Order: sequence, then structure tokens, then C-alpha cells
Amino acid sequence: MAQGQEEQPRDERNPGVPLDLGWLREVHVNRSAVERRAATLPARRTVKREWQAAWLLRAITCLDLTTLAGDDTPGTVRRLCAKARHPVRSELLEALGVPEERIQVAAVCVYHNLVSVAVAALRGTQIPVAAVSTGFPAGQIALEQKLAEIAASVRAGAREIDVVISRAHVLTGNWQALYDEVRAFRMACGEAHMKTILATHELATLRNVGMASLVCMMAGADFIKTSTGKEAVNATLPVGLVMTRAIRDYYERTGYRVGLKPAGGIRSAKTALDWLILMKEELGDEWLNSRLFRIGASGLLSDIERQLSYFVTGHYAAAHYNPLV
Ligand SMILES: O=C[C@H](O)COP(=O)(O)O
Repeated sequence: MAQGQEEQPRDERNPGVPLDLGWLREVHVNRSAVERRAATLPARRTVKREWQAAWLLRAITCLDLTTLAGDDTPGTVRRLCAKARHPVRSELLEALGVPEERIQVAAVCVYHNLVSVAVAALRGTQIPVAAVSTGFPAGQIALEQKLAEIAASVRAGAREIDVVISRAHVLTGNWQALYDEVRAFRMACGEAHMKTILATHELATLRNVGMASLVCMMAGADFIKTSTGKEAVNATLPVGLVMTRAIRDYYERTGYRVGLKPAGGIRSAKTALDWLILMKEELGDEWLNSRLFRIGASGLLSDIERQLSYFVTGHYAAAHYNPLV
């Protein structure tokens, strides 16, 4: 944080700052150093067995429980919302001594046409609905349509909006265009929190990932998110490392904390723990909560529940006992 700058109150949103091209020019990424560090992260800090259940429950509270499939129906969204209300079987929580009301997912994430179904299904809970808007996943529609999608999602009750950036702005180095686009998204979101999806695998270089991360934060992103889940490669630790370093840099210079959301292909409890370790190592305990960390996943919860069951009973439950979420 710049000298003399006030500490950001914990709940204050990042308002964004003017685009600073000089700052972007300072971004350098040494790919092999990043890959080396990312490879050692999981090994550096294995979670002790007695803490594993607590870490897994923490991962659930940071989970954006997601369904983003072509065959989504109101019925599948309602089932997902029922799971969001009770992500872990009562008897497991009881055995772990954790009150049921303490464990809820962070959000339910759906396509924007299904927002109203999810909002209705989650009524009476604090769980927000997140909508993927702006021409998800490719973002290849006109800006006016993107803004209209955001507005429609907000009207339908989404309290969080996951937007995709135009990869072309990054690939052509048009940082002003990227800044203006994300700024317009943020204005359209209003009070809804905005997660900016970088689709990192389509940005060509890790330096581009670092620069795009900064531009999105300068334009007022509440979160930066790795992937849509639809790219050929989605959330990876090297990309996460570059993004957490950008978040740290942004915090040190502006005093504003921005969150990270890895998403796409995170299906095992072990991978979820790796991401928690990355956050702890790179950004500290301050970031280990749903205000600043989310995991976007459609198929992770069942493995976490399986591992919790193993922790409690000492053996894995038969497959037919595990939920299909
Ligand atoms: O934003 C979330 C992702 O689309 C989820 O991807 P996934 O289905 O690979 O877990």
C-alpha cells in the first residue's frame, strides 16, 4: 500500500483507479520461475490430517456451486439450489461438531436466463445468485448486448455477475479498450459484485494474464476469475500465481483488496486444497474467505463430501451414497 494511505475497511469494494499504462509496462513474468514455484506450492504446505476437514469445509463456504451446461433446465437449477442450502449431509456435520447453518456455499452460478429460477429456489437464504453474462463464454457479441445481459441479470435478482472480457483487446494490446469495456460492465452491474473472467488460456502469455488482471482491477473488478470452464485449459496454479501476484501488487499500490476465483476443471478435494494453499501463501489469511476467494466448480462438491465422509468414518462411502453434484 502507498505510504500514508488509509487501510481499506474490510467490506469496501474496489472502486477502480484510472488506467495506468506505465504500471502495465512494469509487468514482467518469468514463466519458468512461475512454473517452478507453482509446482512446489502443494508440497510446501501439506494440510495436516487433523486440519483437513476444517479446510475442506472452508472450501465449501468459498464455493460458487455452478451449472453452466447446454442441457440445464429449471429442474436441474432447483436441484442445485437445494444442494447449495445443504451442501454436506447432516450426519457428517454432526460427527464433525459443526452446526449445519455455518456451512453454506458462497453462491450459486447459472446462465443468466436461469437467474430468476435460482433466486426463487434460494429465497429465505443468504446465498446470492451469480449470473454469467456478456456473451459467456466467448464474449463475441456487441457491447450493447453485453450491457443489456448484465442489466437483465441484475433485474432478475443476480447479486453477482461473472463477465467475460474481450480477449481480442488483450491480444492486440488495446488496454484502453479493455479498461473501457470492464468499466462499462462495472457501471451496468451497479451494486452487484463483478467477477471478471480472463479466460487465461486464450491470452497467449502469462505476461498478458498479469497485465489483463491489473487492467480489470483498475477498472473496478471485485474479483478476477481465471476461466469460463469452457477453454481447452482452465484454472492452473501457474496462472493463479500470476493473478495472485497482480492482486497483491494492486493492494500494495491502492489499498484495495480484490478477490480471486479459479474456475474450470476443479473436481477434486486435493485440487481445492492446493488453491487454498496458494491463497494462504501468496495473499495471507485475509483472503481465505468468500469475500475474497471463490472456487467456481460444477463437479467438486461430491469429492469434498466423499473426503469428509472418509475423515469421519475411516472409509470411503459407496458411490451410490454420494451426491451427483
Ligand atoms: O465458473 C465456473 C466454471 O464454468 C465451472 O467449470 P467446471 O464445470 O469445469 O467446474
